[in-house]
Amino acid sequence: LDNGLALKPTMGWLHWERFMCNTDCDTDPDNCISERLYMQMADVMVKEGWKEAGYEYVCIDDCWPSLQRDARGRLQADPKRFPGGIKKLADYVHSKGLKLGIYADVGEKTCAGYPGSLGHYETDAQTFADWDVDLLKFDGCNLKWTLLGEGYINMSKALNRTGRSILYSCEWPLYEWPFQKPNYTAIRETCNHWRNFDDVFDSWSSVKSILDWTASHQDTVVPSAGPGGWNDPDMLVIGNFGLSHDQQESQMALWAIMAAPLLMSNDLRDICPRSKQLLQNKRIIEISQDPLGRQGYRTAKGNSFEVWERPLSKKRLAVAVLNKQEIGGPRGFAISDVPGWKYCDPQCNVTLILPQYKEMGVQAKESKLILYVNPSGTALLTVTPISKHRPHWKK
Ligand SMILES: OC[C@@H]1[C@H](O)[C@H](O)[C@@H](O)CN1C(=S)Nc1ccc(F)cc1
Repeated sequence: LDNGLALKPTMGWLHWERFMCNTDCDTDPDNCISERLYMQMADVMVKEGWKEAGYEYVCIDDCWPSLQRDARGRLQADPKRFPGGIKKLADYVHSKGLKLGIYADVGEKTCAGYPGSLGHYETDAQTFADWDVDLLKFDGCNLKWTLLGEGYINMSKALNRTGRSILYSCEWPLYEWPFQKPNYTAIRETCNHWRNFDDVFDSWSSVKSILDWTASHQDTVVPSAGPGGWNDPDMLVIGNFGLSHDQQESQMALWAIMAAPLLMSNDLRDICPRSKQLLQNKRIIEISQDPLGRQGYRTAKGNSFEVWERPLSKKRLAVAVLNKQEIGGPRGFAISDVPGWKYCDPQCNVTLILPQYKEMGVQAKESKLILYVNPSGTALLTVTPISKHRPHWKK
């Protein structure tokens, strides 16, 4: 969507996978969907280096509204859980130098049964703009699939007409795929990023299913990605309970290769240091935010290895080698078997980023360098061809 936003994949925090629809603030005040949760996350994001690392949007998902619209037909936050209201919460988040995201649905009701926006697109867009909201996640539940395109496009226009810059995160293709192949040109024109596939869960099998779907549809979805519009493989679940550290490294590496929005869903108030270090790894974030804005894709699969590659600015290449075997120990993968290694002619500079940072120096085309990858882990590296021609600026 050409609204000047999401020129790089969006970075931030989104409540759903970790906090879901927990509205019981009486018995679970620290984890229920309430203004306190986002204020505390905003505080931590500033205090613990998340904002500095690039994580900017604090996002509310489903279950925030009251079950009734107000007398003027506007959505309103649940008064018990959001006593200050959304505008005040936005002001607080802005006072921390962060941005606030909110959630609505194209149909009659949201997926969790709260008021949907069907018949209220203009009103809801204007309400969010009046509250100084900076991002809208627009879900696709409870609407006849034939009305999805019209709904997503009408909300896009309504947001634009408010005159406020509001990043527009869609789920249009996700809800259309079961019926027909989506039109990615229309989707890119309408949204700043779009969910294509099932919700992520806190498990390696869920992350694998998202990677498998993306690889098997890469010819369709990869070309549509670029500054202003990205494929959204759903939230980062790093820092929760279901992924081993190797699997957390795999999700971080592959989301960077896929130029995916980096929207964490975890408890930043209580996260293990290794996960925090991984999520704030500057070299991985640099790959994710690369200005060339090209999405990477799977270039090889075999012997229970997968190779994913992403072209980067300044003729560099990011490479991820994923070990799909879930038995045995670390396995070696010859760097010369990376399809993109053919550009290392006559040589390349190689920087290993995961599982640890190590400058591998200049490697010749015939390099015998072996990358060791743990089961369900990933080796992530950047490769910079050193061409034989003298750079034009040197005598
Ligand atoms: O209710 C909101 C929740 C999150 O926003 C997800 O990111 C959205 O993809 C939708 N969503 C959920 S749980 N959707 C959903 C997932 C499974 C299902 F059987 C019915 C609805």
